[in-house]
Amino acid sequence: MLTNKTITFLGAGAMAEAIIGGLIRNQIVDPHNIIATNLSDTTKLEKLKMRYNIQTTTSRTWAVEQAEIIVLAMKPKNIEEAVREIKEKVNNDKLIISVIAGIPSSYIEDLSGSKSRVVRTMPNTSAKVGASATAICAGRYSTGDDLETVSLLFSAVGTVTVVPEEKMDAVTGVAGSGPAYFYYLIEAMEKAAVESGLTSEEATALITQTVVGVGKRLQDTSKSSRELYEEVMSPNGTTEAGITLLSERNGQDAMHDAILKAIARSKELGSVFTESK
Ligand SMILES: NC(=O)C1=CN([C@@H]2O[C@H](COP(=O)(O)OP(=O)(O)OC[C@H]3O[C@@H](n4cnc5c(N)ncnc54)[C@H](O)[C@@H]3O)[C@@H](O)[C@H]2O)C=CC1
Ligand SMILES: O=C(O)[C@@H]1CCC=N1
Repeated sequence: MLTNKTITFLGAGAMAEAIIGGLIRNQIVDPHNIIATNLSDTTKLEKLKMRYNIQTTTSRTWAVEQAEIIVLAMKPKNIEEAVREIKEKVNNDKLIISVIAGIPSSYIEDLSGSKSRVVRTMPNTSAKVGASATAICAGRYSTGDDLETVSLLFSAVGTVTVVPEEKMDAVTGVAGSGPAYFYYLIEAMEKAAVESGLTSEEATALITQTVVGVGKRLQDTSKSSRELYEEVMSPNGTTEAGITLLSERNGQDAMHDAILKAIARSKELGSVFTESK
Protein backbone atom coordinates (compact mmCIF):
# COMPACT_ATOMS: atom_id res chain seq x y z
CA MET A 1 0.00 0.00 0.00
CA LEU A 2 1.19 3.49 -0.80
CA THR A 3 -0.22 4.97 2.34
CA ASN A 4 -1.58 3.76 5.65
CA LYS A 5 -3.20 7.11 6.22
CA THR A 6 -6.93 7.28 6.79
CA ILE A 7 -8.69 9.05 3.93
CA THR A 8 -12.16 10.46 4.48
CA PHE A 9 -14.37 11.35 1.52
CA LEU A 10 -16.85 14.07 2.42
CA GLY A 11 -19.28 13.49 -0.41
CA ALA A 12 -19.96 10.03 -1.78
CA GLY A 13 -21.06 10.79 -5.32
CA ALA A 14 -19.81 9.98 -8.80
CA MET A 15 -16.35 11.53 -8.41
CA ALA A 16 -15.71 10.09 -4.96
CA GLU A 17 -16.64 6.61 -6.15
CA ALA A 18 -14.41 6.85 -9.22
CA ILE A 19 -11.43 7.82 -7.06
CA ILE A 20 -12.16 5.24 -4.34
CA GLY A 21 -12.40 2.51 -6.99
CA GLY A 22 -9.01 3.46 -8.44
CA LEU A 23 -7.30 3.66 -5.06
CA ILE A 24 -8.47 0.19 -4.12
CA ARG A 25 -7.93 -1.42 -7.52
CA ASN A 26 -4.35 -0.20 -7.57
CA GLN A 27 -3.74 -1.09 -3.90
CA ILE A 28 -2.81 2.48 -3.07
CA VAL A 29 -4.92 2.49 0.09
CA ASP A 30 -6.32 -0.36 2.18
CA PRO A 31 -10.15 -0.24 1.93
CA HIS A 32 -10.39 -0.21 5.74
CA ASN A 33 -8.51 3.08 5.75
CA ILE A 34 -11.12 4.75 3.55
CA ILE A 35 -14.18 6.38 5.10
CA ALA A 36 -17.03 7.79 3.00
CA THR A 37 -19.87 9.94 4.17
CA ASN A 38 -22.50 12.14 2.52
CA LEU A 39 -25.47 14.32 3.37
CA SER A 40 -28.34 11.86 3.63
CA ASP A 41 -28.16 9.07 1.05
CA THR A 42 -27.55 6.03 3.26
CA THR A 43 -28.44 3.69 0.40
CA LYS A 44 -25.48 5.04 -1.56
CA LEU A 45 -23.22 4.57 1.49
CA GLU A 46 -24.40 0.97 1.88
CA LYS A 47 -23.64 0.31 -1.80
CA LEU A 48 -20.13 1.72 -1.44
CA LYS A 49 -19.53 -0.38 1.66
CA MET A 50 -20.68 -3.55 -0.09
CA ARG A 51 -18.82 -2.81 -3.32
CA TYR A 52 -15.46 -1.74 -1.90
CA ASN A 53 -15.43 -2.95 1.70
CA ILE A 54 -14.70 0.58 2.93
CA GLN A 55 -16.00 2.21 6.11
CA THR A 56 -19.06 4.42 5.79
CA THR A 57 -20.77 6.63 8.32
CA THR A 58 -23.48 9.22 8.60
CA SER A 59 -21.43 11.14 11.17
CA ARG A 60 -19.46 13.62 9.12
CA THR A 61 -17.67 15.08 12.12
CA TRP A 62 -16.55 11.61 13.27
CA ALA A 63 -15.31 10.90 9.75
CA VAL A 64 -13.26 14.11 9.80
CA GLU A 65 -11.83 13.35 13.26
CA GLN A 66 -10.50 10.00 12.01
CA ALA A 67 -8.94 11.40 8.86
CA GLU A 68 -5.36 12.25 8.07
CA ILE A 69 -6.44 13.13 4.54
CA ILE A 70 -9.84 14.69 3.82
CA VAL A 71 -11.24 14.73 0.28
CA LEU A 72 -13.89 17.40 -0.25
CA ALA A 73 -16.14 15.89 -2.93
CA MET A 74 -19.45 17.70 -2.58
CA LYS A 75 -21.02 20.10 -5.10
CA PRO A 76 -19.84 23.74 -4.94
CA LYS A 77 -23.21 24.84 -3.52
CA ASN A 78 -22.65 22.57 -0.50
CA ILE A 79 -19.12 23.65 0.40
CA GLU A 80 -20.11 26.53 2.67
CA GLU A 81 -22.33 24.35 4.86
CA ALA A 82 -19.73 21.57 4.83
CA VAL A 83 -17.01 23.95 5.96
CA ARG A 84 -19.16 25.32 8.75
CA GLU A 85 -19.88 21.81 10.00
CA ILE A 86 -16.31 20.49 10.13
CA LYS A 87 -14.41 23.70 10.95
CA GLU A 88 -13.74 22.80 14.58
CA LYS A 89 -12.41 19.33 13.70
CA VAL A 90 -9.86 20.39 11.10
CA ASN A 91 -6.31 21.31 11.93
CA ASN A 92 -3.02 21.78 10.10
CA ASP A 93 -2.10 18.09 10.67
CA LYS A 94 -4.76 17.05 8.16
CA LEU A 95 -4.19 17.33 4.42
CA ILE A 96 -7.27 18.58 2.60
CA ILE A 97 -7.82 17.64 -1.05
CA SER A 98 -10.56 19.39 -2.97
CA VAL A 99 -12.05 18.08 -6.21
CA ILE A 100 -14.67 20.84 -6.26
CA ALA A 101 -14.98 22.95 -9.42
CA GLY A 102 -14.27 26.64 -9.07
CA ILE A 103 -13.64 26.86 -5.34
CA PRO A 104 -10.28 28.54 -4.63
CA SER A 105 -7.89 26.85 -2.23
CA SER A 106 -7.70 30.09 -0.22
CA TYR A 107 -11.34 29.69 0.78
CA ILE A 108 -10.67 26.22 2.16
CA GLU A 109 -7.36 27.23 3.74
CA ASP A 110 -9.15 29.58 6.08
CA LEU A 111 -11.29 26.66 7.18
CA SER A 112 -9.51 25.76 10.35
CA GLY A 113 -8.11 29.12 11.27
CA SER A 114 -4.79 27.28 11.42
CA LYS A 115 -3.61 27.57 7.85
CA SER A 116 -4.91 24.30 6.44
CA ARG A 117 -2.77 22.33 4.00
CA VAL A 118 -4.88 22.26 0.84
CA VAL A 119 -4.28 20.75 -2.57
CA ARG A 120 -6.93 21.64 -5.16
CA THR A 121 -7.53 19.10 -7.93
CA MET A 122 -9.64 18.68 -11.04
CA PRO A 123 -10.15 15.08 -12.18
CA ASN A 124 -12.71 13.90 -14.71
CA THR A 125 -15.14 10.99 -14.82
CA SER A 126 -12.71 8.83 -16.83
CA ALA A 127 -11.18 8.24 -13.38
CA LYS A 128 -13.75 5.44 -13.25
CA VAL A 129 -11.68 3.50 -15.83
CA GLY A 130 -8.28 4.72 -14.62
CA ALA A 131 -8.02 7.28 -17.44
CA SER A 132 -8.70 10.66 -15.84
CA ALA A 133 -6.70 13.69 -16.97
CA THR A 134 -6.28 15.24 -13.52
CA ALA A 135 -4.63 18.56 -12.78
CA ILE A 136 -3.53 19.49 -9.26
CA CYS A 137 -2.23 22.68 -7.70
CA ALA A 138 -0.67 23.50 -4.37
CA GLY A 139 -2.37 25.75 -1.86
CA ARG A 140 -0.42 28.33 0.16
CA TYR A 141 0.35 26.04 3.10
CA SER A 142 0.66 22.63 1.43
CA THR A 143 4.15 21.15 1.24
CA GLY A 144 6.12 19.44 -1.53
CA ASP A 145 5.34 16.14 0.21
CA ASP A 146 1.62 16.94 0.12
CA LEU A 147 1.74 17.58 -3.62
CA GLU A 148 3.60 14.32 -4.07
CA THR A 149 1.05 12.41 -1.99
CA VAL A 150 -1.85 13.83 -4.00
CA SER A 151 -0.01 13.15 -7.23
CA LEU A 152 0.45 9.51 -6.25
CA LEU A 153 -3.18 9.16 -5.13
CA PHE A 154 -4.52 10.52 -8.41
CA SER A 155 -2.03 8.51 -10.48
CA ALA A 156 -4.23 5.58 -9.43
CA VAL A 157 -7.00 6.96 -11.65
CA GLY A 158 -5.10 8.39 -14.61
CA THR A 159 -2.51 11.03 -15.47
CA VAL A 160 -1.58 13.93 -13.20
CA THR A 161 -0.43 17.40 -14.30
CA VAL A 162 0.73 19.97 -11.77
CA VAL A 163 -0.35 23.53 -12.64
CA PRO A 164 -0.44 26.88 -10.83
CA GLU A 165 -3.86 27.62 -9.36
CA GLU A 166 -4.66 30.41 -11.83
CA LYS A 167 -4.91 27.73 -14.54
CA MET A 168 -7.47 25.60 -12.69
CA ASP A 169 -10.54 27.25 -14.24
CA ALA A 170 -9.13 26.56 -17.71
CA VAL A 171 -8.38 22.97 -16.69
CA THR A 172 -11.95 22.61 -15.43
CA GLY A 173 -13.53 23.84 -18.68
CA VAL A 174 -11.25 21.77 -20.88
CA ALA A 175 -10.57 18.52 -19.02
CA GLY A 176 -13.00 18.40 -16.06
CA SER A 177 -15.99 19.04 -18.33
CA GLY A 178 -14.17 17.59 -21.35
CA PRO A 179 -15.67 14.08 -21.40
CA ALA A 180 -19.18 15.56 -21.65
CA TYR A 181 -18.43 17.31 -24.95
CA PHE A 182 -17.34 14.03 -26.49
CA TYR A 183 -20.37 12.14 -25.14
CA TYR A 184 -22.60 14.91 -26.52
CA LEU A 185 -21.00 14.54 -29.94
CA ILE A 186 -21.27 10.76 -29.75
CA GLU A 187 -24.99 11.06 -29.01
CA ALA A 188 -25.41 12.93 -32.31
CA MET A 189 -23.29 10.35 -34.16
CA GLU A 190 -25.40 7.50 -32.76
CA LYS A 191 -28.62 9.24 -33.79
CA ALA A 192 -27.38 9.74 -37.36
CA ALA A 193 -26.11 6.15 -37.50
CA VAL A 194 -29.44 4.66 -36.42
CA GLU A 195 -31.41 6.96 -38.74
CA SER A 196 -29.24 5.63 -41.55
CA GLY A 197 -30.00 1.97 -40.85
CA LEU A 198 -27.44 0.75 -38.32
CA THR A 199 -28.73 -0.95 -35.19
CA SER A 200 -28.04 0.80 -31.93
CA GLU A 201 -25.56 -2.00 -31.02
CA GLU A 202 -23.74 -1.67 -34.34
CA ALA A 203 -23.60 2.10 -33.97
CA THR A 204 -22.24 1.91 -30.41
CA ALA A 205 -19.58 -0.66 -31.30
CA LEU A 206 -18.36 1.31 -34.33
CA ILE A 207 -18.40 4.70 -32.63
CA THR A 208 -16.76 3.45 -29.42
CA GLN A 209 -13.86 1.93 -31.33
CA THR A 210 -13.58 5.07 -33.46
CA VAL A 211 -13.22 7.19 -30.32
CA VAL A 212 -10.73 4.76 -28.73
CA GLY A 213 -8.72 4.85 -31.96
CA VAL A 214 -8.68 8.65 -31.97
CA GLY A 215 -7.38 8.70 -28.39
CA LYS A 216 -4.67 6.16 -29.14
CA ARG A 217 -3.65 7.95 -32.32
CA LEU A 218 -3.38 11.28 -30.48
CA GLN A 219 -1.11 9.65 -27.89
CA ASP A 220 1.01 8.11 -30.61
CA THR A 221 1.67 11.00 -32.99
CA SER A 222 3.21 14.45 -33.01
CA LYS A 223 0.85 15.56 -35.79
CA SER A 224 -1.51 18.46 -35.06
CA SER A 225 -5.25 17.89 -34.79
CA ARG A 226 -5.66 19.74 -38.11
CA GLU A 227 -3.17 17.46 -39.82
CA LEU A 228 -5.00 14.47 -38.38
CA TYR A 229 -8.43 15.44 -39.67
CA GLU A 230 -7.01 16.52 -43.00
CA GLU A 231 -5.48 13.06 -43.27
CA VAL A 232 -9.00 11.61 -43.12
CA MET A 233 -10.37 13.94 -45.81
CA SER A 234 -10.03 12.72 -49.36
CA PRO A 235 -10.55 15.48 -51.92
CA ASN A 236 -14.24 15.72 -52.68
CA GLY A 237 -14.84 12.68 -50.46
CA THR A 238 -17.24 11.88 -47.63
CA THR A 239 -15.32 13.56 -44.81
CA GLU A 240 -14.92 16.79 -46.73
CA ALA A 241 -18.69 16.81 -47.24
CA GLY A 242 -19.20 16.48 -43.48
CA ILE A 243 -16.51 18.95 -42.39
CA THR A 244 -17.73 21.53 -44.92
CA LEU A 245 -21.18 21.42 -43.39
CA LEU A 246 -19.71 21.75 -39.87
CA SER A 247 -17.69 24.78 -40.99
CA GLU A 248 -20.74 26.38 -42.64
CA ARG A 249 -22.59 25.96 -39.35
CA ASN A 250 -19.62 27.29 -37.33
CA GLY A 251 -19.20 23.98 -35.53
CA GLN A 252 -15.70 24.79 -34.25
CA ASP A 253 -16.74 28.25 -33.08
CA ALA A 254 -19.58 26.72 -31.09
CA MET A 255 -17.19 24.22 -29.48
CA HIS A 256 -14.62 26.92 -28.75
CA ASP A 257 -17.23 29.22 -27.20
CA ALA A 258 -18.71 26.35 -25.17
CA ILE A 259 -15.35 25.73 -23.54
CA LEU A 260 -14.85 29.42 -22.80
CA LYS A 261 -18.32 29.44 -21.27
CA ALA A 262 -17.45 26.49 -19.02
CA ILE A 263 -14.23 28.23 -17.93
CA ALA A 264 -16.18 31.41 -17.18
CA ARG A 265 -18.64 29.37 -15.11
CA SER A 266 -15.79 27.87 -13.11
CA LYS A 267 -14.54 31.39 -12.35
CA GLU A 268 -18.06 32.43 -11.42
CA LEU A 269 -18.48 29.50 -9.01
CA GLY A 270 -15.33 30.60 -7.19
CA SER A 271 -15.96 34.34 -7.27
CA VAL A 272 -18.62 34.13 -4.56
CA PHE A 273 -15.95 32.81 -2.21
CA THR A 274 -13.15 35.21 -3.16
CA GLU A 275 -15.44 38.24 -2.99
CA SER A 276 -16.74 37.36 0.48
CA LYS A 277 -13.22 37.34 1.93
N1 LIG B 1 -18.86 14.85 -12.09
C1 LIG B 1 -17.75 15.27 -12.70
O1 LIG B 1 -17.51 15.05 -13.90
C2 LIG B 1 -16.73 16.03 -11.92
C3 LIG B 1 -17.05 16.59 -10.72
N2 LIG B 1 -16.11 17.31 -10.03
C4 LIG B 1 -16.48 17.93 -8.78
O2 LIG B 1 -16.73 16.89 -7.87
C5 LIG B 1 -17.70 17.31 -6.93
C6 LIG B 1 -18.72 16.22 -6.75
O3 LIG B 1 -19.32 15.98 -7.98
P1 LIG B 1 -20.17 14.65 -8.21
O4 LIG B 1 -19.49 13.51 -7.57
O5 LIG B 1 -20.49 14.61 -9.64
O6 LIG B 1 -21.48 15.04 -7.36
P2 LIG B 1 -22.60 14.06 -6.70
O7 LIG B 1 -23.84 14.88 -6.60
O8 LIG B 1 -22.62 12.77 -7.41
O9 LIG B 1 -22.04 13.84 -5.21
C7 LIG B 1 -21.98 14.85 -4.26
C8 LIG B 1 -22.00 14.20 -2.88
O10 LIG B 1 -21.72 15.20 -1.89
C9 LIG B 1 -22.54 14.90 -0.74
N3 LIG B 1 -22.55 16.07 0.14
C10 LIG B 1 -23.17 17.25 -0.03
N4 LIG B 1 -22.93 18.06 1.02
C11 LIG B 1 -22.14 17.37 1.88
C12 LIG B 1 -21.55 17.65 3.13
N5 LIG B 1 -21.74 18.82 3.74
N6 LIG B 1 -20.78 16.70 3.72
C13 LIG B 1 -20.60 15.51 3.13
N7 LIG B 1 -21.11 15.19 1.93
C14 LIG B 1 -21.88 16.10 1.32
C15 LIG B 1 -23.85 14.48 -1.35
O11 LIG B 1 -24.65 13.82 -0.40
C16 LIG B 1 -23.33 13.57 -2.47
O12 LIG B 1 -23.03 12.29 -1.95
C17 LIG B 1 -18.27 18.63 -7.43
O13 LIG B 1 -17.79 19.68 -6.65
C18 LIG B 1 -17.75 18.75 -8.85
O14 LIG B 1 -17.44 20.10 -9.17
C19 LIG B 1 -14.82 17.42 -10.46
C20 LIG B 1 -14.45 16.85 -11.63
C21 LIG B 1 -15.38 16.15 -12.49
O1 LIG C 1 -20.03 20.28 -14.36
C1 LIG C 1 -19.35 20.51 -13.34
O2 LIG C 1 -19.51 21.56 -12.70
C2 LIG C 1 -18.32 19.50 -12.89
C3 LIG C 1 -16.96 20.09 -12.85
C4 LIG C 1 -16.24 19.49 -14.00
C5 LIG C 1 -17.11 18.44 -14.46
N1 LIG C 1 -18.23 18.42 -13.81
